[in-house]
Amino acid sequence: MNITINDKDFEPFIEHHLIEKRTRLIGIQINLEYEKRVPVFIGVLNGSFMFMADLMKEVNVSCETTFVKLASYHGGTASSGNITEELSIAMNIKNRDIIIVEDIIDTGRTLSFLLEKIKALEPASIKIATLLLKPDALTFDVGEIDYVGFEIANDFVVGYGLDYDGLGRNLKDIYRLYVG
Ligand SMILES: O=P(O)(O)OC[C@H]1O[C@H](OP(=O)(O)OP(=O)(O)O)[C@H](O)[C@@H]1O
Ligand SMILES: Nc1nc2[nH]cnc2c(=O)[nH]1
Repeated sequence: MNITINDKDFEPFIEHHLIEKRTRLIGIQINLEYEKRVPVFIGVLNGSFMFMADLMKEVNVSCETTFVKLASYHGGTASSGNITEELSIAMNIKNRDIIIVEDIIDTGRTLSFLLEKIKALEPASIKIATLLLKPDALTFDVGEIDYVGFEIANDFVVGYGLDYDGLGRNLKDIYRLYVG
């Protein structure tokens, strides 16, 4: 069933059970690859909070978690172009194995900004986990994206952490903009 958020309609796109299934598989992959390490998961607020929470429940290697808050999209469905760091990484990550957790990689602007910041802190390694990836929208160089939930077309999506005008983050499923 379609939903309305403020002035826009959205149609069902990715159901929660499919998100769960993909998240479980990414967790299994991480468990295998980090068996003998203690990675630090860095969730990118706000959007990643749901994926981060569900992914962490699938990870059974010893690990730490922290968050960073960046913002590039304000009040709408288009990028403002500017990135601000509203909350910086509150731990020493030198020589640590980092896994960045994103809800979505669209143009890659946010991630390329964050990668520069994190590299400067001299971690041992950096990998990237994102629930959604828009390959056709990617214009910034972000290197390899190691764990991808779903590759999607260049449509605006909401739900499961992702917002439209601050709303819709609490939706269990993911919806996409309905164009009629
Ligand atoms: O690849 P990009 O084009 O940079 O887009 C992806 C970013 O946009 C969203 O964050 P946003 O800045 O909207 O903040 P939010 O997580 O608080 O919603 C999303 O959570 C990613 O971090
Ligand atoms: N909510 C939302 N935020 C985004 N940030 C970058 N792309 C998107 C998108 O499709 N939806």
